[in-house]
Amino acid sequence: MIEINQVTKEFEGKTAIQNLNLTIPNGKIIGFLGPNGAGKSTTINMMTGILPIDSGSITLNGLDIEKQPLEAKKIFGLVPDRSDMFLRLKGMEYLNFIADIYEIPAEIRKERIEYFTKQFSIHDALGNYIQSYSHGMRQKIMVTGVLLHDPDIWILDEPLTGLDPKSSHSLKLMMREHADKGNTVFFSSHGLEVVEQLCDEVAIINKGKLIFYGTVEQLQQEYATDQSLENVFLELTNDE
Ligand SMILES: Nc1ncnc2c1ncn2[C@@H]1O[C@H](COP(=O)(O)OP(=O)(O)OP(=O)(O)O)[C@@H](O)[C@H]1O
Repeated sequence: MIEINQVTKEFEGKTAIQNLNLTIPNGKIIGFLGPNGAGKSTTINMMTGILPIDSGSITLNGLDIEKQPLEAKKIFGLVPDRSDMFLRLKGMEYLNFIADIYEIPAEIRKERIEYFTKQFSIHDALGNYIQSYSHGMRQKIMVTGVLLHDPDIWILDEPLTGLDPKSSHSLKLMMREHADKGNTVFFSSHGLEVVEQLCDEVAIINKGKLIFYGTVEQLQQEYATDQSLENVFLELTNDE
């Protein structure tokens, strides 16, 4: 479970996140939606300790990300929105590096690396430099690295962008399985169809404020419409 309590963030005097309160429960896939610049990445960066919080607090399974950063960082995996890191490492070197950080025993790491990289069809490329990978392959090796230590909480910033249909399908199945085991899966997306198809609940943010949290059905009921999520979203975030 992730609890965001009264969180505010400013950049150079401009409010990016305003009094955000959101509880992300266990056992569900939660989609995080909002137009460009709404504050999704800023929220995710504060949740994961990348950005300091100006006021308020965020806890992950009860651990405060600012007061207990080391303990909190052990229990989540973050797939960032950029996948161009560690380019000078070979795929296998990168995965071993991550496995070393999380002290994953040899047998388990071998099994997990094989499982994920075969699911994502990148097993044969592990001996090559990440620099030589396509965008989708980089995204897949990042996801593999993040899931390697089997974190309870998955936080994914636009995880499906650039994945081919088979890999996207595999990742969606993994997300569902992880949530069904009682864990937390939180992901940001611009893909409304994916959100509609995959998420149990959605949180919508606009200009740094939470404007909706609930199921897609509740959203449609609240706005008295049988319209697609796309139309409701456009209506909700229309600033005119
Ligand atoms: N490091 C920073 N310095 C100054 N302003 C920033 C910084 N990071 C984010 N912002 C501002 O905060 C607001 C929220 O940005 P954020 O990147 O969180 O949006 P987002 O919802 O993730 O957008 P997108 O969908 O385009 O990725 C924007 O107005 C952005 O310009």
